[in-house]
Amino acid sequence: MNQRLDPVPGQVSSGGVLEIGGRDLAVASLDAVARRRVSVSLSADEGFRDRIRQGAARVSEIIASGRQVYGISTGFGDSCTVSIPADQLHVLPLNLTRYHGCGMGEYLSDEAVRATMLARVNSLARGVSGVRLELLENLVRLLQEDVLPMMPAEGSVGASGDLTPLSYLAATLLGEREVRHQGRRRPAAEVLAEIGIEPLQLKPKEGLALMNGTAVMTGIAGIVWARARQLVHAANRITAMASTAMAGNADHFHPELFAMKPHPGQSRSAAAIRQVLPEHTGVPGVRLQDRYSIRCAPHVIGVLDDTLDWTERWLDIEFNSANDNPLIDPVDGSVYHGGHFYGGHVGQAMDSLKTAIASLADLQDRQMAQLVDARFSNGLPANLASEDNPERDSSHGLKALQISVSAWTAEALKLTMPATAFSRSTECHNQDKVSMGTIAARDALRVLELAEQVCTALLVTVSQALYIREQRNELRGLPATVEATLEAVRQVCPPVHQDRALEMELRALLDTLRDRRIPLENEQ
Ligand SMILES: N[C@@H](Cc1ccc(O)cc1)C(=O)O
Repeated sequence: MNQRLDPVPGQVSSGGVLEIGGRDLAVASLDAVARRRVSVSLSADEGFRDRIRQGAARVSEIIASGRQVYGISTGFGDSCTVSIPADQLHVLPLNLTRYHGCGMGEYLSDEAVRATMLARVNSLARGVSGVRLELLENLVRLLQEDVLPMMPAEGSVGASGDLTPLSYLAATLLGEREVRHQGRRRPAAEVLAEIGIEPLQLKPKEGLALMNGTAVMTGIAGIVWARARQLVHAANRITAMASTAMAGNADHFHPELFAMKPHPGQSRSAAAIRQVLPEHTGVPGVRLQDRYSIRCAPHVIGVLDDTLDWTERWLDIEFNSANDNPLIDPVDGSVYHGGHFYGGHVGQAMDSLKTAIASLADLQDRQMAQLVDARFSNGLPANLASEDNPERDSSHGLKALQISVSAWTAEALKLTMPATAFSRSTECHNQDKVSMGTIAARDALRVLELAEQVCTALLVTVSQALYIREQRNELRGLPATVEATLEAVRQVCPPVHQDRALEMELRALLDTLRDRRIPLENEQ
């Protein structure tokens, strides 16, 4: 495992195991677990385990005392006024999981489900949700064995927790509904039996604890966050390569200039671009000031970079929080009734991040528009069609790729409508204000996927533009870091001499980008 590429600072053992329980985990670990770059274990620390045991014991005490506690001895949501008779307490959590089994739409991806599972275990491991240690152990086993609930993506308002999708996680622990395991969709009961996990019978509070939180949106948010970080590096490198190919003005990225308007991410972007611009390429520049998509690139990329900074802090808190209700102090038994299932911070973070990611795609779309248009590219051929091609007049180079980029960009921009603005009153007006954070997170993931496609196309485009300069012997002084980027891109998608169908190469390059196998970061 490459620590630099999967930054989970100090949290992963040398064997690549992330320990859950007793301490905060980094947001980046959601993506690392989602991609199976690390495996997970539950802390063996006795202090941690005792705290969990004590929490579960508090729930038993509450029941024995006959005290009214929401969701333990009452109905759910607006039905909190209904007192549940003692002989029905044990069916209450089971019913909760079952009546929420009404999700629809596509199923969440394996990656999103793994991240969701990690987010839920980590929250329950705070020790204030009153679940048994066995429940945590079984959840961790499911992650270890990669037994993934078939979890429909739609049906959460993101404020009574991700109740409906998380009911599918609960159902798996019970041996109900279906899972994906080793690429096959199968009954949960069958897979549990195969790997030797005894189905749980939920105790009071455990159904609510599993479902009444923000794990789905937080898991997806962690994936979006980590992959968007990679897009920042790619955008900086692509901007430098585009500027080099069009003989842009390096002064636009001068450190003194950025000291005069020091948004941190913007300055980082300018520095990353300038660091890899050649002293002079041999092509004379023609404009004192480049067009905005080059000159203002740090001002666009920097917004994403800075948004990633504050959203990391918010997601960190959410991921390591007890997002559940009610919460039970395992030490003194106090019960706190509140609304920590509310995903407002994740929703706002995702709505903001998706806007910044789509804006980055738009920047790259404009950069491509310059590179393929002979009127704007300082001497590059139309469509970047290769010049050492005898059938040159009949070839159209990257023309269609640009059209695709325009389509992907439009689709990404279209999805930037803020989901959090669509709160509606539901559940008999008990949930009369909700976050829609899960929709925001799903939108953000889709925007990210489209932006990754745009970014992949731009890598091909700048590689082609620089190739044409190389062929003309117009390129000197490319730094080794840029050469390394070019080499990685060209291994998967070599320069285009004659028109060819690029789809498979683009798909392979997209995977390479997502797997962080393209060197994009400057030497520190
Ligand atoms: N999130 C609600 C609980 C709830 C659970 C299930 C429901 O169907 C509705 C509401 C609360 O804690 O108040």
